[in-house]
Amino acid sequence: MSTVDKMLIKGIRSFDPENKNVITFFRPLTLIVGPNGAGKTTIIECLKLSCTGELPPNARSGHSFVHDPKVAGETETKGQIKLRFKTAAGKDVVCIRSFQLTQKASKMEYKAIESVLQTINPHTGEKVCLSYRCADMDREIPALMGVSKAILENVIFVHQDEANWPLQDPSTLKKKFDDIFSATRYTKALEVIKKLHKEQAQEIKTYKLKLENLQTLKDAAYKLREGISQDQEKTEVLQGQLQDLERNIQTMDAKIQHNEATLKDLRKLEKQKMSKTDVRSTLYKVKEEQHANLAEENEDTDEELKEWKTKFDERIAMLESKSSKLEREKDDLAARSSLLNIAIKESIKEISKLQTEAEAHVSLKNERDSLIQKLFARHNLGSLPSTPFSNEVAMNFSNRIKSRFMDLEKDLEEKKKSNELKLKVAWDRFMNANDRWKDTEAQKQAKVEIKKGILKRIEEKERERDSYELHVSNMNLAHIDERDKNMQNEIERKTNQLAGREFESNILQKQNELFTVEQKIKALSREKDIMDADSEDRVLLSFKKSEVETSKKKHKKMQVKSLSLSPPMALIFSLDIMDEIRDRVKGVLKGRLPPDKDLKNEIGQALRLC
Ligand SMILES: Nc1ncnc2c1ncn2[C@@H]1O[C@H](COP(=O)(O)OP(=O)(O)OP(=O)(O)O)[C@@H](O)[C@H]1O
Repeated sequence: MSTVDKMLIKGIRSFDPENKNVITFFRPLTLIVGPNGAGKTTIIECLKLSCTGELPPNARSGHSFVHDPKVAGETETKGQIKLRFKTAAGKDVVCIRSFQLTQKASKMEYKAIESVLQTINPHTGEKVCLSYRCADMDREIPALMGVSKAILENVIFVHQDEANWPLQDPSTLKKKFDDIFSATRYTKALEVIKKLHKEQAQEIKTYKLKLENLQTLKDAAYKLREGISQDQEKTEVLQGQLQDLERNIQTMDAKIQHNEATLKDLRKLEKQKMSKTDVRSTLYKVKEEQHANLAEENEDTDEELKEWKTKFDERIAMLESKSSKLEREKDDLAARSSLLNIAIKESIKEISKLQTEAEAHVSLKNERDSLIQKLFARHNLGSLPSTPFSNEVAMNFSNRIKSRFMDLEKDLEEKKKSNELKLKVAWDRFMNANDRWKDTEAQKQAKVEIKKGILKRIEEKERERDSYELHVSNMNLAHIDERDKNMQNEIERKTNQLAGREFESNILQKQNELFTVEQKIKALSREKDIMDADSEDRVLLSFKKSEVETSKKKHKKMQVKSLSLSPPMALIFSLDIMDEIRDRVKGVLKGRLPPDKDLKNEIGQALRLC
């Protein structure tokens, strides 16, 4: 379990920015008691801010959270909260958050200036920084404490102004519970899934509509194709019929021509017959006349008459044979004429039949042309010449329509395939989403179960707490009363002590003390000046010493050279001189020989005294 050990508050709300206010928390319980405005709420606010980074609800974006610069009589106040806690793993962690409130010309400026999260190395005691970023800290501290941010905010360090959230409207309550039980992301996921589900259902709907549309198009295309093939069949049949009719017309024309020729012959023969009949009647008349004339006396001889009669009989016989021949011809012609009349009637019938068929053919052709026009217009196949179309042109257009329908059919097939694929993908996605949704639903159910368990446990714990509180209140009432009495006695004693104290004399005494301290400071600063001068002199002396040393060395060399003595002898000589000088110095300093570094000073002081 994570525990809060210590908290330092400086410059927050009524807490002074100059003093460090440290609160040590006790285990298992720390009670914070104080009069109104003492800062109890501020302590809870500081705990919450340290752990979650959340400002309290009435902080006006931090302006009223940091100690007011006007109250402090400054233009800028700095606030700091330092919290030391043990993580769930028992590790010591320190969280420091600093703020600044500056009074600008017309407004206040709030700034979170510094924040740091440190752990303490248990072996070396060194502080190790974990994070400097507020956002990371806000995330890391609840994790280190092993408690969610929502529980810290809404349950553990809940602000008194927000403590009534369990009584708020159901939606806020749900949101809070969702936050507390970390169900928000599941709710969000569920919302996203629902949205996705809706979108996919919409997509499927549109695809279905498209599919239906394509199906109707396909049906129309099939119908059109059937219509075209039927039309083509009809056209072919009609063309066959047309050819037959044309052939019939040709034969009929030939027959008519033949009949006309026969009719002409017949008329000719009729005319001939008429003229022959005329001839016959004139001959008959002549015969009659001649017969009548027979009454007249014929002066011809009997032989002549007989001859004439035989001639006449011969002629009559010839004419009769001619007449019978003509009669036969006439009968033949009448028979032929009746046959021809029948043939003409049949031909006329055939012609009228062919004419109706030709009319039907023309109307079919018109129908075909209008169908071609419609199809061209519907499928944008280009411009058309004016109707009626010739057979070749119609054939050409039919082929174009056919190829267009082939293309359409191909497109349809492709679209069908792609739609089937899309439908399959959409269906897969839908199934996946459905599976995911089911999983999430199962997870949600599990979470709900967990939540129920936790709520049950909270209720149990609350009941336990209530019973403990009752127990504690029963147990400690007498003890607390006694402590209360003692505290009151102590307060009285302290008040009496305060009343007994002489503040004026105390202030005077303190002023005197202050004066002496100032005097001491002055003396010390003088001493410091002297010491500074001394140190300068010491530096000079060391220079001089080194100079003396070099001069000594030079001197020794010169002495050695000038006296032409061996070097060991010259050294003995110079040591003797040094001893002599030392003796003289001892004499001047009354038998004392100070250390080398103070030598010059001492000599200078002695000379000044002399
Ligand atoms: N920005 C600020 N600067 C200086 N003092 C402030 C500021 N904001 C609030 N205060 C003072 O801090 C104190 C608020 O303390 P707090 O609300 O923590 O007290 P409390 O002990 O919880 O009181 P109560 O028992 O009434 O809830 C008040 O006296 C208020 O005047």
